[in-house]
Amino acid sequence: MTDQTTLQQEIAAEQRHLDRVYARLAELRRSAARAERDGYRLARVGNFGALVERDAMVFHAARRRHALDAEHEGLVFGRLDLRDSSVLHVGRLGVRGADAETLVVDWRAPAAAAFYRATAQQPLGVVRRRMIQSADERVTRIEDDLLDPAAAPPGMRVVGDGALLATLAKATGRGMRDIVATIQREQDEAIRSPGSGVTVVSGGPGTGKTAVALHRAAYLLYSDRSRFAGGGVLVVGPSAVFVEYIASVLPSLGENAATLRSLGSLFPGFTATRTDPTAVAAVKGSLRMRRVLERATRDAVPDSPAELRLLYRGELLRLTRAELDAVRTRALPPGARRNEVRRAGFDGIFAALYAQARRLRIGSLPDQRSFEDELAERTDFRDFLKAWWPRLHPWHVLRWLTDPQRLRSYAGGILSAAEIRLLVEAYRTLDADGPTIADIALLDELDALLGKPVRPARRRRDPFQLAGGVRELSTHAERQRAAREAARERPEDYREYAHVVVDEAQDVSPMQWRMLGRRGRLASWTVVGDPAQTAWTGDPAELNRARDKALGRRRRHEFTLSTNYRNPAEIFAVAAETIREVHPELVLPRAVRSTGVAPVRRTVPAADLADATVEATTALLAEVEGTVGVITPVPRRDEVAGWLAGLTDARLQVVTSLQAKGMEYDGVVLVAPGEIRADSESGVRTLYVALSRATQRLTTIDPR
Ligand SMILES: Nc1ncnc2c1ncn2[C@@H]1O[C@H](COP(=O)(O)OP(=O)(O)OP(=O)(O)O)[C@@H](O)[C@H]1O
Repeated sequence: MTDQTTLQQEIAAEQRHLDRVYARLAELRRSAARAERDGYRLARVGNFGALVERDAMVFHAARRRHALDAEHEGLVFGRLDLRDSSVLHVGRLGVRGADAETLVVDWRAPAAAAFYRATAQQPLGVVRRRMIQSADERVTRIEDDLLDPAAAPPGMRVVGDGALLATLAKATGRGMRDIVATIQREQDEAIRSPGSGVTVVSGGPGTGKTAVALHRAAYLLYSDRSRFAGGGVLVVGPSAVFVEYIASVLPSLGENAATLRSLGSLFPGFTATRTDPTAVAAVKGSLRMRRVLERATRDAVPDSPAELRLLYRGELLRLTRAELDAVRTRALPPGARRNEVRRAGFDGIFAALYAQARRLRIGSLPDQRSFEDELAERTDFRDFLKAWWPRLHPWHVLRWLTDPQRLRSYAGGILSAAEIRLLVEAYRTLDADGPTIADIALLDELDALLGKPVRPARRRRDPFQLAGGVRELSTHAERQRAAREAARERPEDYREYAHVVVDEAQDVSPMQWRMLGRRGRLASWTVVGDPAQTAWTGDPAELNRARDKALGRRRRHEFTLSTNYRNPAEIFAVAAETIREVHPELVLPRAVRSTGVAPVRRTVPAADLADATVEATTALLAEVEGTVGVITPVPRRDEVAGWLAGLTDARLQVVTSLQAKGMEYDGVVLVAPGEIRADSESGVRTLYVALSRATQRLTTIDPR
């Protein structure tokens, strides 16, 4: 226990520094505002060069001001006292004084690395590391680690007792929080790994993989802004619920140049949130689906004209279904994309009709070119062509799979009879329910197979663009919006990302890896996941193949995280016991925190499940300060949400065991864990995920 006077004196010393920083910040804000004004004045000179310069000045000033505003709260959170007696303050943003002296070092800068990496075994020149907490420009708390006692100057004071654990015990807000102030050494190494190649981060539940991935995105954007902000950073998570959970972290890290997407929203125009049963997802995710879809893209369009009949100069020209099919097949050699070779199909029709007209010895038959021109003028003929070989959208072709006969003919010899039955059943409801998350990768594959219909590129008009390519930035609000929308300005199916971050990578299917690979051909990658949490029950070798293909031959940098920061030891013990049943050899992370409260396990008569769930949820809402997640087997989600409809607490969320991936709640009520376990071969792993979501309390309720 630190004596109060010492503590107050140390806090006062930090407050003096903080006051200096905020005073300087106010000055910088004023000068940014001045730069903007001067920029506008420059424009009055009127020539093009001045406009460009004005644009750059205004834009940079606006960005700087935006950053100063966004990072205001908790700006300084660390201090290093080094062996050479120098002192560094570490914060969310770099700040220099009027004489260019460093007041705050940006957390992403190389000089700040020691703040995260120094340990008593390897102090890296750090004598004392101090964490500083503040609120509204007031220092509220400090915590020290004395890393190199032998080098401590006389009179150096050390206060506090562990900021990390204090942070971990705090209630979870609705979204994930940034961890800049408490990043741990092994995490920091992954965050600062080189921006090239593939960084693979693995580790058990709660080890901070998601936190690392997001901080890495912010780090890369800082360390090589022109490369990563220019090309863009894509962050992909498993579900919409998850993406919503992490969405606020990057802005809190001062980054809005990243695009966040779920696997269900990567294909333009669709946002899928439905999941398939595990066995169906395994079929839809298999690489064999590519061959099934390829067959579909070569088939006749449903309800297209069975034959072509044309009256030409008094004679009937006729192409039968078999002849039409032959023309289509010839025009679609292996590898050809249907939307791109439409012209070849039309040429085939012209050629077949002209040959027939010649055979019929039609009087005054013109040359083939004039014959084609004549036909092309006729509405009935044009209508036929459009119906016979329309431009196909991937969604059209996916819908063909709802016809069991077609599906069987495409999948025959590729999928097993049992797999085909599963798909027939699954696609029965496609029209009514829309695509599932797994279907989105199939749409993307179909898009690649069909090729782009030749259509004029439609770029959204940039509202800030003036003639001559100069960006017009007018009001402050518009400038802020422009900065936020910079990421979103990319076309919807943009594919040239400089970096792709894949979270919960263990659940990305082979077909989904193909979808990601198409967006990261030019990218370096960060891939984070935990194989023990996967719900994938398909062929593991196929999965590895698809993943390796997407990531290419880029150099791999591998990191393993070993501490569970989320779960108290009491809760993680239950999760660990479950996963050990199937993977006894697994090295599990160590949970660092303890609450002294054991999880509650209840078994109730099936008829009482609803009441017991309401009761347990109500109790947890009263017990914890933050969020409560009710996790259900997939088929029970709506039923359980119905039971809880009376509890109108914004802290409550009802999710399926699959939506729970990556999520975190202070209290968790797990409904029918036995059903989750029995769901499929991967049931135990999914249950392991569900059991490791809580930061404070866990109640499981099994119906008898
Ligand atoms: N260094 C840290 N300081 C403070 N909190 C941390 C730290 N590292 C991780 N956490 C917290 O631990 C929790 C778990 O982190 P995160 O969700 O990133 O883990 P994960 O490895 O992705 O977990 P899972 O695989 O179970 O989804 C989060 O609340 C995160 O903020």
